[in-house]
Amino acid sequence: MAFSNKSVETGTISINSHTHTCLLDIQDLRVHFILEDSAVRAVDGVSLKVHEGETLTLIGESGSGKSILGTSILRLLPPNARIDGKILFNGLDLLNLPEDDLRKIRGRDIAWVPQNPATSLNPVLKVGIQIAEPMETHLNMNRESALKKVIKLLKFFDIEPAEKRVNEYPHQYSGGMRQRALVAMGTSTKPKLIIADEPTKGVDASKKVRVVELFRKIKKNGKLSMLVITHDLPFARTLADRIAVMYCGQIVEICNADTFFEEPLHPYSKALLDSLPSRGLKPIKGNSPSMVSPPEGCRFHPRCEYANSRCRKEPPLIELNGNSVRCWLYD
Ligand SMILES: Nc1ncnc2c1ncn2[C@@H]1O[C@H](COP(=O)(O)OP(=O)(O)OP(=O)(O)O)[C@@H](O)[C@H]1O
Ligand code: NI
Repeated sequence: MAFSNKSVETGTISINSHTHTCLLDIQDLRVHFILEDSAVRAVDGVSLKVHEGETLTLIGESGSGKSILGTSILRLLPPNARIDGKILFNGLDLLNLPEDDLRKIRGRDIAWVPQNPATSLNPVLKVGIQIAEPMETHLNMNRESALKKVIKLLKFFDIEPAEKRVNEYPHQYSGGMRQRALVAMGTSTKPKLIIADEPTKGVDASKKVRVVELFRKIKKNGKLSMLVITHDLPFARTLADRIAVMYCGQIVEICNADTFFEEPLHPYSKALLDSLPSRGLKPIKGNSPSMVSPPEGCRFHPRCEYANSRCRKEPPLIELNGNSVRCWLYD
């Protein structure tokens, strides 16, 4: 395997030959959970940009900090979380915004599609009314016109017969329908950014195609940006413009999706791809690292077959810009 320097690009990026500006700019984000005599460093120095019209997919094994990174953007974190760094959305400093202003952004400009559709809908309210609510709150629509729009959305998301489904309760929906209803709710106000956590989780293989189609459909429908958290690498591949790989609270590689699946750079990315059934189902050696006292140097070094003495001592704090990798082997 040859390791070479990758070119570095900055500022704007190019998608479909248009240049897009940065919509979400996360700078040196840290989310630590303070326990009695220790701290869980769930997110530990993440910098990440999402550009207008771009879909960025966040991948990495369980517990690496993906969901915590996602929830920190809208400040939906558990109360024992301590958060540091900067999150700029369209230039607005989200972490310092008064709660009232943030509430306006939640649901209107940034939609959060949570991981668990079973617990995210209110069981005693009709689904139609729940989908209508953000439009009434954020777009000043009255109930009647919001519900008309809901029926259109249900049709778009293939929740049929829409005229009947609009008056049903969550338990009358299948799991897949509930998932799509949440996405419908998230997209109803035409947000600029959607953050979705594991949208294919618990969806069986035969229905997964529909979730994939759904997201591709939303993506085609405007200059919406998406940050999609997933374990599902084939899903990431069909959807993403760029891939960010998270390991032990940090981003270790950011790369254009096509390039990533052809030629992953970080040894962890390679291991992750080699663990796919289509590539031999080779499990990643060793155990997930502790987030209370992560390994010194490169956090992946105890599991890395290429690690040298520098990797064991010095953390590779190489700045990630464009296609790049945080690994001493490329220094
Ligand atoms: N309230 C909390 N208090 C302490 N630690 C927490 C809390 N919530 C999450 N963590 C820890 O933060 C780390 C990151 O969790 P996170 O849910 O972001 O992982 P993830 O990458 O989304 O994993 P998965 O793919 O399984 O969803 C984990 O080690 C988790 O145990
Ligand atoms: Ni998660």
